[in-house]
Formats: sequence, C-alpha cells, structure tokens
Amino acid sequence: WYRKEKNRTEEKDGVPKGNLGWPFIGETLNFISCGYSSKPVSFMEKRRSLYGKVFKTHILGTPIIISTDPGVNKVILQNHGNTFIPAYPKSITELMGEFSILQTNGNLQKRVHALVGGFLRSPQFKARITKDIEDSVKLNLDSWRDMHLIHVQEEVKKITFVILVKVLMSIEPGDDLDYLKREFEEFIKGLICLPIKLPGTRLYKSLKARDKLFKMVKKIVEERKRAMEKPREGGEDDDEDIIATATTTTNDVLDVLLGHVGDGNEKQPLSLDFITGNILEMMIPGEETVPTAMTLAVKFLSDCPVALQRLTEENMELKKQKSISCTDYAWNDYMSLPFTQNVISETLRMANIINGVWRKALKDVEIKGNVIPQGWCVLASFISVHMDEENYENPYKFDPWRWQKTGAVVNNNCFTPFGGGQRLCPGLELSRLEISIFLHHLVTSYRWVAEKDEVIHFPTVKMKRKLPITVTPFNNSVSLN
Ligand code: HEM
Repeated sequence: WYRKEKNRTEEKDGVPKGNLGWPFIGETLNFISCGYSSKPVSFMEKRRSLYGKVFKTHILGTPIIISTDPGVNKVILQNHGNTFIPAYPKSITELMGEFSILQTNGNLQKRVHALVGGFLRSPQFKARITKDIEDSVKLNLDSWRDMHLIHVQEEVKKITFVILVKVLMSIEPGDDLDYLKREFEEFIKGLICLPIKLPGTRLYKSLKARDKLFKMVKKIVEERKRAMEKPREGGEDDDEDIIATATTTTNDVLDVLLGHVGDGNEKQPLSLDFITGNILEMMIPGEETVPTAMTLAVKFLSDCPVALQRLTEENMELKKQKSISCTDYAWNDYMSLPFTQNVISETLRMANIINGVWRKALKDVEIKGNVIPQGWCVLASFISVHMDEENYENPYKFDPWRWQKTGAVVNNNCFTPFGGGQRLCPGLELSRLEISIFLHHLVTSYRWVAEKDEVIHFPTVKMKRKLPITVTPFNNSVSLN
C-alpha cells in the first residue's frame, strides 16, 4: 500500500511535495525529537522551506499532509463534516466510545455540540460557576501558605478537576470525586501509547479504568434521570410536570443532555449509554488543557516581570474597587480586564496546548492549489501559524501588548487555540473565565520566584519539572497605595 500510495499521490498534480521517509516509521523520529526540543516547530519549518507551506510527510504511523497555512487551516476547520472527518491515532480511538463527540460526525455531533456549547456560553451558567471557581481557586491558593515549594502544574490540576466534574455532573468534593480522579488519571495515561490490548499493557489498563468510570458515571446518570422524572412535591405525575422540572433546573451538562427531547422530526431523547459515554469523554479535552494554560501563564509571567507588574496593577485595581463597593465579583468583572485577557491570549498563542487538529479527507479536495487526496490524513498545524514571523512579529517573545493592536481575538485565522468552525471548543469561555479568576487571585495574593524549568511539547505540553515556585503572601495594604 505504502509504495502504491506514494506513486499514486506523486502522479497527481497539486499534491503537496514532501518526503515520506522510511517505510513504517516515516519521519516520526525526527518529529518526536523536535517535539522534545525547545523549538518543536523546527520540524515543520524545515519542510516548509523545502516544499512550501503545505507538505506531505509520514508520522506516528500515518502518511499525512501538514498545513502551516492559516487560509488552508481555516478551510479544513470550517468544513461541515462532508469532506473532512476527525482522525486520531489508534490508541485514542480505542479508548473513546463509538459515540464520543470527539469522533462522531454529522447530525449527532452537531446536536451535542450545540447543546453543550449553548449551555456553557450562557450568562446564567457563567454567573453560577463563577462562585464555584472562586471557591476552588481560593481553597487551593490558601493551602499554598503552608507549603515550602509549590509545583504549579500539580496544584492547579486540583483547582480545575473539581470544576470540570461540577460542570459536567455536579459531583462535589469527597470519595466519589477522588475515585473518579484516580481512575480518570489511569484512563488518560493510555491516550498516547502503543495500541496493543493484552493484559498488562498500558492500553489494557486504561480500558479497564474506562470500564470502571463508565459504571460510576452511568449510575449517576440513572439516578439523575429518576430524580428528573419524579413528580415535584404536591404535583401530579404527568408529562407537563416532567418537562417543567427538566427545564427549570439545568445545573450541569448532564441535565442538558437528559433534558433534550430531540428536534424537528427527530423527537428522540439521547440514550443513557450515549449520555454516559459523552460525559466521560468530555473530560478528556477539559482535564489537562486548562491547568496547562494556567501553569504556562505563570511560567511566561515569571520570565517577563513587566507583564507581571502590569497584570498585578490591573487586578489590584479591581480588588480595590470590589472591596470599596463591598460587592461580589461577577463573571464579567474578571473577563473585562483588558490586559488580563491579553495575557491569556498571548499564553494560549505560545503554549499551543492543542498544537493542531487531525482530519481525514473523505474525497479528493483542493484548497488554495493544494490537492489533498481521498483517504489521506491532514494536520492543520496551529503551532506553525502561532509561531510564524509572517503572522506575529518576534513570535518567541511573550508580549501581551501585541493584542492591543490586533484587538478582539475572535475571527482571526492566525489565532486558533480553540480550533474553529463547527468543532470550535465549547469550553472556550469557561476556560478563559477559569484562567482569569486564577490569575486574579494569584497576583493579588502572592509574590513568587520560579525555579528554572522548561516547556516540553511531546506527547502533550507540560513543564519538565512541573514548574516549582516559592511563594510569599502579598501585603495588600502596601501596594494598594
Ligand atoms: C485552554 C483550554 C482548552 C483548549 C486550548 C481547548 C482546545 C480545543 C480544541 C482545539 C478543540 C477542537 C478539536 C477539533 O477540532 O477536533 C476542542 C474541542 C472540544 N473541547 Fe476544548 N479546549 C480547552 C478546554 C476545554 C474545556 C474546559 C472543555 C469542557 C468543559 C472542553 C471541551 C471540548 C469539547 C467537548 C470539544 C469537542 C467539540 C466538538 O468536536 O464538537 N475544552 N477544544
């Protein structure tokens, strides 16, 4: 197949140039070694200078066309599932159920995406979750006072996991949450591993953890369904009552999916197994991404004292206003601090937590003169665009001020940390809110000194030493003047 495919694509006009490397391993070793270096885009940059902005290669077991062109990436993202479908390495597809939103396509994906996205974006949800995020942030930051050395990457995970499970299915801290966290950590270890399913292998252990998680979440889903169907006290057990109960109490994603009765001609509720699988799989994109963004924000700010100072001033000002007016923080208090939002955008640009998305072409398709043949995988590389001098002056400099010129960060082809099109991350606003609240309370409560550490980009973005810092509580009265 390999040789045939090589000949077939080479014969076609417009198929991107490139080198498929060695049989089976292709150019994987080079790709991985760049991923471990301080400049992971060097793999893409080298090929781009030889073959152009869109080129072909062979990595992680797949011949693939990589696009480093924002215009081509936009077309790939905007596609409505009739030309491109998601494609993930085998270990990921093994671990995700057949109905996972991450790999379903067509109407079902659209329905679930619209339901979840609509809920997470709603002002009512954001108003409610703000208090929970604040509580979780404050609880964890308070515990830092007694710690000698803090590994930021580990600590912030404690903040975000509690919020994620609250958003998805309202589990409060306690034994259930601890069990879920333990098994989930076991489960995700297998996302990037050799796809061999024999007892003792990584994938096998992760699949076992998935079974346990599924059972636990299914129990919660069933209990909730029963509670939703129970007539309200004093009410009649009729349909109207059920609908009223379901629509007035939408507290989490589980309520949203259970309450959905179908649209138009498709009046069919989602099955309990489908809902369980989706709740479980929504933990995958939500679990590591937000804490990684928080950790890298601390890292970039530690390396850029002027940005940290400006951020602190802006947040101290808000804290001062709030203490004078004696009012609680609203979600838009946090979100309306312009410099803080620019720090978050700049962090997301440089962190490249999701470095790009993988798709597979269902038919031959031509984009800006590049032909992507049917059956080929394509990687829309976000990191290449985010770190390209053509798009960002001095791209390796952490410069939150650059966003003052660019203005709003939406609708920008060159800035896609949350993807785009019909799969645009539904957790976008929630993530930004969580990071804003974390940064606010961090910079208004502590000063810190970070030890030397490096960012690693493979297989996922993280800090080599988990970012150790020492903190000193901050005397508010001094700097309020
Ligand atoms: C900084 C944090 C985050 C980043 C950088 C991020 C990034 C992304 C990206 C790039 C995609 C598009 C994937 C694709 O096109 O195939 C995506 C999808 C998704 N994200 Fe996020 N995400 C973040 C946080 C979250 C959170 C907190 C949640 C859950 C509450 C979440 C839930 C999802 C879901 C369910 C999808 C799939 C949407 C679909 O395929 O329709 N994400 N995310």
